[in-house]
Amino acid sequence: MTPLITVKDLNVAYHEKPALWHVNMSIQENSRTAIVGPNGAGKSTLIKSIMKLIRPVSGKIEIEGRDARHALKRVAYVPQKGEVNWDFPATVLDVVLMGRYVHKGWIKRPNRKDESIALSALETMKMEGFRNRQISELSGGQKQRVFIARAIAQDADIYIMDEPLQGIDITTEKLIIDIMKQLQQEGKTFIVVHHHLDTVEEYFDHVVILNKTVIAEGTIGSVWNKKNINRAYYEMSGAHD
Ligand SMILES: Nc1ncnc2c1ncn2[C@@H]1O[C@H](COP(=O)(O)OP(=O)(O)OP(=O)(O)O)[C@@H](O)[C@H]1O
Repeated sequence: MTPLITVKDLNVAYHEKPALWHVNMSIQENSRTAIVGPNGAGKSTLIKSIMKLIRPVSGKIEIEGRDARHALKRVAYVPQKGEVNWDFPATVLDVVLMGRYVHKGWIKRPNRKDESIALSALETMKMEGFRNRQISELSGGQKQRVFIARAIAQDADIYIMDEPLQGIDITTEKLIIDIMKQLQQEGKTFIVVHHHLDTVEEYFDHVVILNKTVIAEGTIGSVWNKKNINRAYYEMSGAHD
């Protein structure tokens, strides 16, 4: 099967300190792929590189065989909660409508159709009752739901999410997983940075185990085992110092 996303010999450094080296991996279309690895393993760096938010030292990232830059409209990105400035004045609906701008450009105002798509995304995330609330007034889990609603409103094919389950309650966690499985059935692909090793098997069908470089990648059945987990989390500890 031809992969949807291919990462070829990616090397990334911050201030000349390597963060990722010789990363070669692929993401299968229509998969739910977890990116796992210890703190500092480069998981966020990897997905930011796919999103072209970071310029690598070398390497290539392709979506369907072409430079990823050409396909970024098809990708919805949900950043880590801590990386978002939540103090900006915007209602919940305004934030979800931002997902529509990739289809319109920044100049055109959203129309009724965009609004109805945004409201339906809020309904999916069970947040329609908060549409007129200021985003800054929401709890962490509610903000996360709104950001996922924004991604749904974008109607992307590929969802890249950085620790979406971090610091949220079990109800929101189950909701996000249910939506992910539902959207997968509609043909979408998910790439999710995930920290809880005990739920990898239940939530995902593919995994990339990372510690500065790829330790293992593939289906859960083929690579999610003690040997690979130990290599990434214990044998390679200190690799990121
Ligand atoms: N903007 C930056 N400037 C300098 N160094 C950075 C920057 N962002 C990340 N790093 C370093 O790069 C390495 C990889 O960081 P990254 O955030 O990608 O790891 P991660 O696997 O997502 O970690 P965590 O699980 O803790 O979120 C770390 O050593 C980190 O300190």
